[in-house]
Amino acid sequence: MVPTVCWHEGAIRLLDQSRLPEHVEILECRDVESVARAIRELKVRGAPAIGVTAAMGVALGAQLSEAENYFQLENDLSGVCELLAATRPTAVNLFWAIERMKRTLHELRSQPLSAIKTGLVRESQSILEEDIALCKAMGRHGARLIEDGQTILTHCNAGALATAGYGTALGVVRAAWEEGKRIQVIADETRPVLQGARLTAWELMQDGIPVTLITDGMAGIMMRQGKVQLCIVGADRIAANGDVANKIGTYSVAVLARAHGIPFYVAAPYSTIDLKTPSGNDIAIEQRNPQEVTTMLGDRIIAPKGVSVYNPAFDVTPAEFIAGIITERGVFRPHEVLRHFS
Ligand SMILES: CSC[C@H]1O[C@H](OP(=O)(O)O)[C@H](O)[C@@H]1O
Repeated sequence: MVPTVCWHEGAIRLLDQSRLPEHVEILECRDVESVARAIRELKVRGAPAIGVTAAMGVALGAQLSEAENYFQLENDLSGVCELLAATRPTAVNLFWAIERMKRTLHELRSQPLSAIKTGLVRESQSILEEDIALCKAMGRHGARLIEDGQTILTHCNAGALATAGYGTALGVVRAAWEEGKRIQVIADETRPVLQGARLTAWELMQDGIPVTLITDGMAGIMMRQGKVQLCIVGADRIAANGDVANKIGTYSVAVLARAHGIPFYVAAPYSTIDLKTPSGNDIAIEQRNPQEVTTMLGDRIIAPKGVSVYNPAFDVTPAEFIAGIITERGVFRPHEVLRHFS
């Protein structure tokens, strides 16, 4: 599979997810403004993938800096970090990655500028490689929850496209599949940006994993008809009390799962756990352009005037609706997160 994001000869290469599944196109970013725009416009999306991309954005900013000393470079990168941090507010991985790059810059402060620049590229690559390893560890732990022959419902895309590779929720699916379990996936299309229809279905088909696409409104009847044995989704930010922010519609899936006695799991690495945010009530929810709702593939689908539109990109699922959080360290009850990740 084409990498979600990679560093290539002094530039950042992104698989342009806004063009999938019809077009597999690589977007090459040679300046930080184009990196920020790619994140804002969901050409790269998914909490861990955003974090890796932002880390590479900081490294790119350093490469392009004409600073003549550390303090000038630090000042240049302060502006770069602000630009990247302003792209999307909800996925904590973005801010986690930026802070990690700032720490690396500080740790290298006594080195020559060339060594600092090289060190920042290396750290961004380490974040990418670590993310893949985290996803595979999550996969191993989560696969134990899945029995042969089961069907898993997922929402949005928490796959290789949302990470540096392998995926969080879809990483668990992949691991179960690789263990020989004959599983199937039901993918919610995930209005309005259709990450499920455009990305999850495409990703799973690449791996030959059986996938059935449904509209978001069909999740309930699939559960009522006994066609779903468990739900696994990703996360953009997990608060200290175990509340989870994830793609809009996730809360509805969690409530439906509870109503039908179906276990609802969240898969996420430590970089998505935000112990500084006490609860889901404290998570900033990104409000996106209403045109995502009022148009479909560029064509307007509602009356031209007078209709109000609400387009939050995420919602919060309270910890009480979550059977377990699948992490690289194991599967924990949501309220245990604080103890295991302090
Ligand atoms: C592996 S976390 C992916 C997470 O991010 C998605 O949101 P977006 O596509 O807007 O970046 C969605 O919430 C996924 O669960």
